[in-house]
Amino acid sequence: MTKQSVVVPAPEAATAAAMMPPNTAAPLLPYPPPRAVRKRYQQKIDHVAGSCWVDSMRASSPTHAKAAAALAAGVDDEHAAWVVKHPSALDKFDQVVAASKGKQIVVFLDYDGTLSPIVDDPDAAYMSDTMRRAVRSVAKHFPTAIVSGRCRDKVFQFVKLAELYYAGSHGMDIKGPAKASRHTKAKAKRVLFQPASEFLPMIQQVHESLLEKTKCIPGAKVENNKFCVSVHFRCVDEKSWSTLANMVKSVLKDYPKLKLTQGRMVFEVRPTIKWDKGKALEFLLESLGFADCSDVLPVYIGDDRTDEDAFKVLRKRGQGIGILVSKYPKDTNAPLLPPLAAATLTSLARFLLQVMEFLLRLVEWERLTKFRPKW
Ligand SMILES: O=P(O)(O)OC[C@H]1O[C@H](O[C@H]2O[C@H](CO)[C@@H](O)[C@H](O)[C@H]2O)[C@H](O)[C@@H](O)[C@@H]1O
Repeated sequence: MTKQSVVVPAPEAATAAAMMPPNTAAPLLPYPPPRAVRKRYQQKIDHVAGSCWVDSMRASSPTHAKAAAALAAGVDDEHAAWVVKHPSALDKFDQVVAASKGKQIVVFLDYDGTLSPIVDDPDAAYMSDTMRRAVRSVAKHFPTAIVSGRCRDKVFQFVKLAELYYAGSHGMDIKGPAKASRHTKAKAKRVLFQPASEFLPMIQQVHESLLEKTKCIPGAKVENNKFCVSVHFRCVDEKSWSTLANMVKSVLKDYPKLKLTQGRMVFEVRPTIKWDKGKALEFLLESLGFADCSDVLPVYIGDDRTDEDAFKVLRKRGQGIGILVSKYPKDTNAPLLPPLAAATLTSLARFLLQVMEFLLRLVEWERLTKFRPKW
């Protein structure tokens, strides 16, 4: 299973291994080592740690090695087995609606890679008008929330729908709908929850340090997400990845209360508090009055490692449907009916269409059942 907490491999482990001669349990050098040796140690540590990070950075690139090979080879055995284990939510739509019988569906949507295409420039990840219409229709029928790593204001600028709940900064900045809808209780408008507010000055400092430190790396982009910071390496030459990783780590050395995780070709600097998209999901369900209810069916659609935290919560509650948007086989905690995968490897654009189709089918089904004569 993918574990959010171990997104980035601990470089220390690899470093320690690299410092050991083969088949020996003890280091060869005296401790503490002489200065010159210490310097060489450090270079080696940086090199090994860097290469560890580079492996992890590579793994976050969908166009990289294995994925590219799989694409070239077409549907391989591994992919076929994965599709059997994780059938398409569209193919299983009847089961989705059967599971919702007598329950209130609540829809949770990740933004990047789920509602918008993955593009090089994070500021240009626009969602299409058709997707916006689909989300608007969904929100007319079901309470709906966007749960994103981005800062709340920015994701709102992209989505532009005032009737939704928004949980930005990986769930650390939650706000109820600005515009009332049929599902909005009066108190929803007052919902504002920021469990990491004390970290704001620290995040601001780190953002500035990261901007300064990484400005010499062409293509690196530092994004201020209010309660967290993203350092993008999608447009950085692979040769500079380990340098960039070491720069980020060196800035974070002075901030033990911040942690580093990794998303899709991006480092995420976040407060160490126990709060993530899963906690945000629980908080939102509670705000909607579904704290310990059995008559609710949360449906969460997401594509990233951070969405696994929400999938885990659904799994733990034994309630809800997690839909992983992914064109490559990967481990997931998405419960019940993962993922929106087709039987063939397709482009991301096709996955966005599938997300849209799924949302529209939910709306259509709700309309039909509402007006269906009860005989
Ligand atoms: O939780 P999400 O809504 O999926 O946000 C996660 C990160 O998404 C954005 O970065 C990703 O999308 C970019 C635009 O397509 C892409 O260039 C980048 O490589 C992806 O990692 C966003 O910019 C980050 O701040 C979010 O943390």
